[in-house]
Amino acid sequence: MVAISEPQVELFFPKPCKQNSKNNPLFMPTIPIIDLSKPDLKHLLVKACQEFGFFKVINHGVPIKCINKLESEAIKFFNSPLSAKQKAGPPDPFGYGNKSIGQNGDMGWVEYLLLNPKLESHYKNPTISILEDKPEKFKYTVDDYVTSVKKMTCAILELLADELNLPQNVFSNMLRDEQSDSVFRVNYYPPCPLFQEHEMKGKKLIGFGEHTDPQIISVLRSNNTSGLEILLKDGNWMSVPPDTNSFFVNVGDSLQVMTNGRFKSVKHRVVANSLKSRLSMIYFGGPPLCQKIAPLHLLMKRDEASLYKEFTWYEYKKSAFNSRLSDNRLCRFEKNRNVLIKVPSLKVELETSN
Ligand SMILES: C=C1C[C@]23C[C@@]1(O)CC[C@H]2[C@@]12CC[C@H](O)[C@@](C)(C(=O)O1)[C@H]2[C@@H]3C(=O)O
Ligand SMILES: O=C(O)CCC(=O)C(=O)O
Ligand SMILES: [Fe+2]
Repeated sequence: MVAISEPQVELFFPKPCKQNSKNNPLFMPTIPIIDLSKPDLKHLLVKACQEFGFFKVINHGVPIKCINKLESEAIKFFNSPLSAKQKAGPPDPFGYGNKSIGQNGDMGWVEYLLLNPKLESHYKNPTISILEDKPEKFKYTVDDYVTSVKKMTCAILELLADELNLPQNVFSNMLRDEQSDSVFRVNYYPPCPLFQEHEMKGKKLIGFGEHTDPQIISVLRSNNTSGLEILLKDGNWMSVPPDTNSFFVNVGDSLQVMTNGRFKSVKHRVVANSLKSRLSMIYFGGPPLCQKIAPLHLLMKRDEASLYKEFTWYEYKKSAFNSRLSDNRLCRFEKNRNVLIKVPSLKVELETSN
């Protein structure tokens, strides 16, 4: 008899839905859809970043051939023997990872590849050598995909900047910079043999725990398996229906800061919710390490207070990579944060010094 071992990842009971949302379809928000082939989309883009920090992109211009090619190469990798995959791990920070996410004890029902999207860097990546027959092929497949997705991402950032009356390249230049600290990630969520058993008990299995992305912007494409959820303003989690023909974009912490909180870095997570595997490919557009991140003066209204201290991306990244997945990473960089100290029968409000 073969014993299937219990996955050592977090199981959680879903919280009951709050009113006004899942229980009433009239109040159910829909994910904004941005059609990149249409004129006059800038206003919708800004609205999506303000209200959701998340949107779906259609008519994106990324060739389907290049998406499918990378997806099939990635599947080939994740279907190879564990011992072979482990040759490309553990991630330091790039490479193959299995269940363990980051360096601080987070776990998920996920395998992944973290890659440095800088073109020449793949030569040094051990992942390449385990895609034995034609290692060069994998490198070019990743390069083609990242080049094309980055182009679309920069176009989106330029439309956003335009609508905010900022210099058009203010955000996109940070990604185009040779020193841009972007990351490319492929996540593979294997089917969970114990899924149905847990579901019957009302439990869900965490694929990738709730978090915000620290960079400027993240662009995700997945296969046809659901699992991605975003946290809505009303505190309810909303499942994002997969769409293989679209990309899903979310605002990162750095863009929230540069827009002084106008754009929201959305909390999201992945739940293992199917007997099918999920494969997602995510480009995280990050600035150079030395880039100063602070609310942009050009955006601030007269008398508008800056909500965040200035920091470099290096400082933020260092702090983020020392945090747990679900931590609020931005609060250390907020200005005038009010700290509530609760003393029995007395509430004292203190203001932190900056
Ligand atoms: C637990 C962690 C994993 C993470 C680094 C961190 O300490 C906190 C942020 C995490 C995250 C989320 C978005 C991306 O997937 C990621 C690569 C990133 O830049 O920040 C991961 C980090 C990771 O997996 O190493
Ligand atoms: O795999 C997914 O669908 C999302 C994962 C994610 O949010 C991340 O890797 O930061
Ligand atoms: Fe994420």
